[in-house]
Amino acid sequence: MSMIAAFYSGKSILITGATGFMGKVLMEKLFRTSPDLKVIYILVRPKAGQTTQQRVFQILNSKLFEKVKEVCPNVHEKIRAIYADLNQNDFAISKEDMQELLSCTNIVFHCAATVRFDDHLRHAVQLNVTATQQLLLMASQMPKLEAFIHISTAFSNCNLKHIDEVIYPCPVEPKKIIDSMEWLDDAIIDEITPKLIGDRPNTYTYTKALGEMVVQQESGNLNIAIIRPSIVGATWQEPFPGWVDNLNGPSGLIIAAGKGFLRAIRATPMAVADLIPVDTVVNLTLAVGWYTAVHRPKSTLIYHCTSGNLNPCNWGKMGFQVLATFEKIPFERAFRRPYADFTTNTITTQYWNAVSHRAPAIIYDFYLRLTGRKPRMTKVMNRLLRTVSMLEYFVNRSWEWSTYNTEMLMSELSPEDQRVFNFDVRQLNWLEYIENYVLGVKKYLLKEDMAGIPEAKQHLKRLRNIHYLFNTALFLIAWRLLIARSQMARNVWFFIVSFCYKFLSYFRASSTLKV
Ligand SMILES: CCCCCCCCCCCCCCCCCCCC(=O)SCCNC(=O)CCNC(=O)[C@H](O)C(C)(C)COP(=O)(O)OP(=O)(O)OC[C@H]1O[C@@H](n2cnc3c(N)ncnc32)[C@H](O)[C@@H]1OP(=O)(O)O
Ligand SMILES: NC(=O)C1=CN([C@@H]2O[C@H](COP(=O)(O)OP(=O)(O)OC[C@H]3O[C@@H](n4cnc5c(N)ncnc54)[C@H](OP(=O)(O)O)[C@@H]3O)[C@@H](O)[C@H]2O)C=CC1
Repeated sequence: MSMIAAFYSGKSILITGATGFMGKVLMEKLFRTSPDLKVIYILVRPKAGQTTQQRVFQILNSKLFEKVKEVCPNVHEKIRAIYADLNQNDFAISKEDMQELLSCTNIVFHCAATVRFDDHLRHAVQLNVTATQQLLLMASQMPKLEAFIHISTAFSNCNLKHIDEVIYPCPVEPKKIIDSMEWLDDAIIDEITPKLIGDRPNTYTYTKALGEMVVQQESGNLNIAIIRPSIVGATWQEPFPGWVDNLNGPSGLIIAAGKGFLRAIRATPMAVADLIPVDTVVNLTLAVGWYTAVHRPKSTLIYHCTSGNLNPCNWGKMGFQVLATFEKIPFERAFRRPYADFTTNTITTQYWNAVSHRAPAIIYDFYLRLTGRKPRMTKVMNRLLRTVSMLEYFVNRSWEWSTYNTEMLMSELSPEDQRVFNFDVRQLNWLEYIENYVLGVKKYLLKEDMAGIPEAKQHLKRLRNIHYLFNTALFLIAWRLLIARSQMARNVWFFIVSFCYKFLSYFRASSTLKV
């Protein structure tokens, strides 16, 4: 019997960010392994024309939850969606709902965040810092609370090379930042943002670091733990391999590469690609929830959920395997044939951006215009290159995260829990994982049918022929122009032609003699 699964039975659990990538996998695993849990409260806002109830209905009826329905047929009754907006005071939760949350909650998993790298500092602070502070305030009024688990990121201290499982202070106190966001206008915030984030690359990593400081400062008597995952990718094993539902991290770039839009990137092939499957993060999170509640460690423990120090993979190997998978399972209607060039040189990157990205987009837009359609590829390409430039920081550096707490926790688990809540990344086979990841992107993100693979392969063959034709035409035009202008080029050309002619004559004569 799994002790962790038994621990969650009968519990009332509050999850923020349950509609997000990690939140959904967390809920799924909880329902599947502890179908006897009492209730999961989720804080949800209406979005994209859907009410909170419609959003929950959609999640529960998705492929991800198919297995849950077998073990927990009354899952609809065990999930309680509470209208909430983490950007509002008291999260805009009604008095009755708030009362129920405060009096019943046993465990809190705080996953909600803005993960956008380019978010305005005011918004990023609101969600990643102020909302965390408010949630802690709520938690301090929960008499039955056993553990509060805060999800941060391994990159909250990406300005350091070696990162321990400790909280590193930021120069300006989070409370001062929160206060100043209330009265400073946008223009001034824009001006001071680079100074505040310092040597971090974006507002996301900075505000997640501030969020950790808030957790430390406001922890009071609460039983708190912080989890720091690195780059969260598709599921490794559970509920099935390769599940992913958003474009964050590598997923968007896998699409861009598979569809032939992205063919080169400024990345260091030997840099560690610290990916971690989302189900691994969720297993660790649930184990931490159990450990924090049952063992009540004296201080706030931080757990690094990373792969680099236990089972490293590098970007070169990852890119190679992604490309190898495209050969077997190509994406449909690619713009160009998939290709990946990793370069560390800025000038080479600019060259590839011009030749491999912008020029084909301009040519395609020209073709669209000629055929009476609206040009769009240049715009798509510009957006993609902007996205890539924001991710570049993470693919050109390696970090070392110590994992003592995570390894300690692993040794505390029973063999059954180590199996059911497996977060041992040493068992991960990268080549298999990446292949499943690419397949998952095709199935769950692009919603492409496997039956379309032969046609996709045919399409790539056509693209290859167009590529050869285009290159030959380009060469001939360039050569023709050169010959017209240079005597030297003409001499070289006549020399090559006469050499080929002589070679062919010799070859024909010798084969005639043999006959
Ligand atoms: C050369 C061949 C390569 C072979 C492939 C090998 C794989 C290499 C993978 C390398 C990946 C490196 C990833 C590092 C990530 C580090 C993560 C740090 C960990 C964390 O804690 S944070 C969680 C992760 N967060 C993110 O990833 C958020 C990143 N996204 C953003 O911040 C914003 O979306 C962005 C990039 C600023 C764009 O903003 P904006 O221009 O306003 O646009 P939208 O968000 O509305 O989206 C516009 C358009 O772009 C598409 N999109 C969005 N995100 C991505 C993405 N990551 N990759 C590709 N495309 C993306 C989105 O769908 C929209 O498309 P439309 O068609 O609708 O216009
Ligand atoms: N993905 C990754 O690579 C990594 C993620 N992390 C951390 O993991 C956690 C989860 O990330 P992930 O699942 O990927 O992120 P997602 O962007 O997929 O999910 C974010 C969640 O936060 C919710 N949320 C955002 N704003 C509000 C708001 N104003 N009110 C209510 N809810 C809101 C979203 O709700 P809605 O659906 O309504 O938008 C969504 O449920 C975050 O704390 C992140 O920092 C850490 C390392 C890497």
